[in-house]
Amino acid sequence: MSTPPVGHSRVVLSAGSNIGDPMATLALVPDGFAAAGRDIRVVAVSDVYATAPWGGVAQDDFCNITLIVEGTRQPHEWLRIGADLEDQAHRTREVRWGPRTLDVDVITVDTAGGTVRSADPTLTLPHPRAYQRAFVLLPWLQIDPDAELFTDAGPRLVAELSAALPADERDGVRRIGPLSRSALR
Ligand SMILES: Nc1ncnc2c1ncn2[C@@H]1O[C@H](COP(=O)(O)OP(=O)(O)OP(=O)(O)O)[C@@H](O)[C@H]1O
Ligand SMILES: Nc1nc2c(c(=O)[nH]1)N=C(CO)CN2
Repeated sequence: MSTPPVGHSRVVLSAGSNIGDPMATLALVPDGFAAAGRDIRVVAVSDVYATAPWGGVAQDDFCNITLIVEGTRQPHEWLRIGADLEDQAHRTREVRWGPRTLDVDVITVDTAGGTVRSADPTLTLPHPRAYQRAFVLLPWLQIDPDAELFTDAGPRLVAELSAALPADERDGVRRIGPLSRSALR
């Protein structure tokens, strides 16, 4: 993908839900980002994937999407928009990696100056566990087959990262179909 103009950033987001009505809740995410400012454009939204729970907590399967959004925002502003959507979905924080009405993670942010890297625990970039998560990588590949993720070992193709995951993790990510509305404008 091309580099965004100065002042703009392109963000890859992952959203997941496994409580309530996950399909309806996930539909709030591209709409919520698109509505958060006139500078914001939802560039691509993956299909919805049914995904086996990652992280070792026994719970229902999740539904996940990955989306790409652009706008004139700082990284912490992307996190804030996602957190506001989690609040709207009445998200509570109980068990780590446990069930969620909605979880919005900031996977990576690109600016004209390159990929943002941050060790701040409030917003660690790129997301430190994204490379391990088929539920992030496979939907991302659907909307950007050439995607790269900056890892501790440097930039890596998402296609290669997903191929390196155990087959059962990839097999646990099954494409269901599109969200029931279009956020692309
Ligand atoms: N890249 C990031 N995306 C989203 N949240 C982040 C990120 N980096 C740090 N955080 C922080 O992590 C905190 C906990 O987030 P959350 O409850 O969604 O974690 P989790 O989904 O249980 O686990 P994980 O971080 O492994 O996805 C948030 O309050 C946020 O400040
Ligand atoms: N498949 C899948 N597993 C998860 C997810 C998620 O979105 N999808 N979110 C979690 C919350 O931290 C924990 N585990």
